[in-house]
Order: sequence, then structure tokens, then C-alpha cells
Amino acid sequence: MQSNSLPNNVLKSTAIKTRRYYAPASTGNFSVGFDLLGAAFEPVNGDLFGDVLEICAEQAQMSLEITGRYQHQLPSDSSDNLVLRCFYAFEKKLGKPLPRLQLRLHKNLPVGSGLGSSACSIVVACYAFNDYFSAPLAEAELLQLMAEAEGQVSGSVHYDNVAPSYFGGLQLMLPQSKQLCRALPWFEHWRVVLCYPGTVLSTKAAREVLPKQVSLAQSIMFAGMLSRFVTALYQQDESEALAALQDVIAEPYRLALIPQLTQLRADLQAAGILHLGISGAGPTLFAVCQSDQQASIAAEYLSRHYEKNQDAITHICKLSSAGARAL
Ligand SMILES: Nc1ncnc2c1ncn2[C@@H]1O[C@H](COP(=O)(O)OP(=O)(O)O)[C@@H](O)[C@H]1O
Ligand SMILES: N[C@@H](CCOP(=O)(O)O)C(=O)O
Repeated sequence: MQSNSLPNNVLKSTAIKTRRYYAPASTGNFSVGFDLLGAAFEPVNGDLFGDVLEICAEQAQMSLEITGRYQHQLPSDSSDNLVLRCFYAFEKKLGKPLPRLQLRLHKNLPVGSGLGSSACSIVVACYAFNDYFSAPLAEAELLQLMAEAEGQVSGSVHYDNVAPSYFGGLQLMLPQSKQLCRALPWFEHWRVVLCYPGTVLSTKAAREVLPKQVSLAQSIMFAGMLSRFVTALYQQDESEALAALQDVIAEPYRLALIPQLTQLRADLQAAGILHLGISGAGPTLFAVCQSDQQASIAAEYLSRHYEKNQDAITHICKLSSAGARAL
């Protein structure tokens, strides 16, 4: 193995045992916590629903091969890829040259989907580089690097996808706290159906429809609903938690981008499913279900009425408590 301190141009290709890393899909906001709350999910059937990054060799130049179901949604020029951008940002943060790598990204999450696709690639990349180079960055530093990379994509720094995709679970962001975020309790029997219709909605565009300021009444309602939800989780009061899942910040404005939401929600509520919300900035919708049976009904309904093309996908999920990891 070559030394890390050698200049890049004298490094030769060095075979290594391929290392594989994974980060899960995530739902930002979870309706009630715009930019402050996010959850990582994985399909109950054991499918991997998140990006996989392989580090295959050390070599003279960086290279990135892109494969996977949603590779066609990414720029063909891989130099624009977030994975490479993360490598250079990671190297800059360390302040010393790193060996160049041969990388392979399995793009398993649709782009511009509301499933934290950009965050997922950012998280798997930063996690992989930190692990591969023997963990030079502490968790908080790595999370900050991830959030900065995400901010460059969406136009403003928000942690509600990178934090759950990195740490797993339902994560509440803690502004101005050293801890940055905290995992909240959950209802283990909850199933969350994620339905991506197959159409692209950029997060940046979906943020641009939001007002720059909200009223005092909206601010109080937002803080109140989020508090109601969080306390209900701690008290394991399920009906309170479900009742608090109201988005008073983004949904009123994003509804124009996802007009089917109103009818789909009414139909699912008639079937006993108590919450349907926008996953992240959309267009993916998420349904919170209280049993496997409800989840099957919601998944069947949404895939029939909301999927629009061959890129569409619907998964019945549970909370992914593990987050990013080596496979
Ligand atoms: N590895 C990657 N994964 C996802 N998006 C990427 C990646 N590399 C570059 N991009 C670009 O980042 C942007 C991600 O868009 P965004 O709307 O934030 O997606 P999402 O809402 O799914 O996170 C797109 O312009 C996409 O082309
Ligand atoms: N809080 C963000 C979440 C964006 O999630 P994404 O999966 O759509 O990137 C927002 O609502 O803008």
C-alpha cells in the first residue's frame, strides 16, 4: 500500500479488497418539522433502498463509475457528481492530499424525488471516505461536512436528510446545540409507505415557492405542532402523535406542485390511514400506517393512483435504525 503522504502523481494503481458502503433513503420534514425533523427508512422486504458506494482501488486519478436503477437521472459527466465533490471537500477539510480512488456508485435512489437522494450520495461518500482513511473526522465534523454539501445542492443548509441517513432513526435537529441532532422515540409497529411517482421535482425549485417570512401565528402553530408530536412520541401516545402530523410551513405552498395530494389523502383517510404527507420537498408521498395490513392497502392504492411512469416505485418501509454503514 502506498503512503498517504506521497504526492498524487507518483501513486500507481493499487488493488485493494473492494469496500462497500450503504446509506438509506430519508424523509425530510416528516410533515411537522420543516428542516428540523427527518427519518431514515428501509423496505420491510429487505431490499436496499439507498445508494451504495464501492471503493475499488487506489490509483493516479480519481474515477467514478455510475451504475444502478437511477443512473440515467444523473449528469453523464461524473465530474459533476456529488460523490467526487465530497471527496475534494473531505480532502480540503483534512488539509492534506489523499490517495486518488477508483469508485463505483450504485444510484439506487431517484434524483429530485423527496427521498433525500442527494443527501444519500453525500452521506455514503463522506462516511466511506472517513472509514477508509481511518476516521480522521469526528461524527459532528463529518455531519457538518455533509450538511454543507447538501446546502450547495438545495440552496440552503438543512440537516433533515443527512442526519437520519447518517445516524439512522427519526432525528430532531437541535439548533445552536453542540449535539446538532437527537434520535427521537418511535412507534415500532408503524409502517411508512413511500410512493415515488417517477417525476422529478428539484428541491431547490420546491424551496423557491416557500415564503421568505412566516407570520407570528404560523410560527406559534409550527412550534406547537412540533412540540405536540415530540412529546407524544416520548409518551408513546399514538393518537396524539398522528393528530400532530400537520405541515403549516411548506405544504400550503407546495400543494400547487402536488395537486393530487388532497384527493389521495381523503381516499386513504376513508380507508383508515391517518396520515399522508409530502416526503421532503416531494413529489414522493409518505403514508403512516398502523399495521402491515394498512400498509399493504396504502401501497396498493398509491401505486395504482400516484405512480406515473417506469421510474416510479412504492415501498413499504420501517424505520432504518442503523443509518450509514459498511456492507
Ligand atoms: N450522486 C448524486 N445523487 C443525487 N443527485 C446528484 C448526485 N450527483 C449530482 N447530483 C445532482 O444534485 C441535484 C439533486 O437534486 P435534489 O433535488 O436535491 O435531489 P433530492 O431531492 O432527491 O435530494 C441534481 O441536480 C443532481 O443532478
Ligand atoms: N427540508 C427540506 C427537505 C428536502 O428533502 P429532499 O429529499 O426533497 O431533498 C425541504 O423540505 O426543502
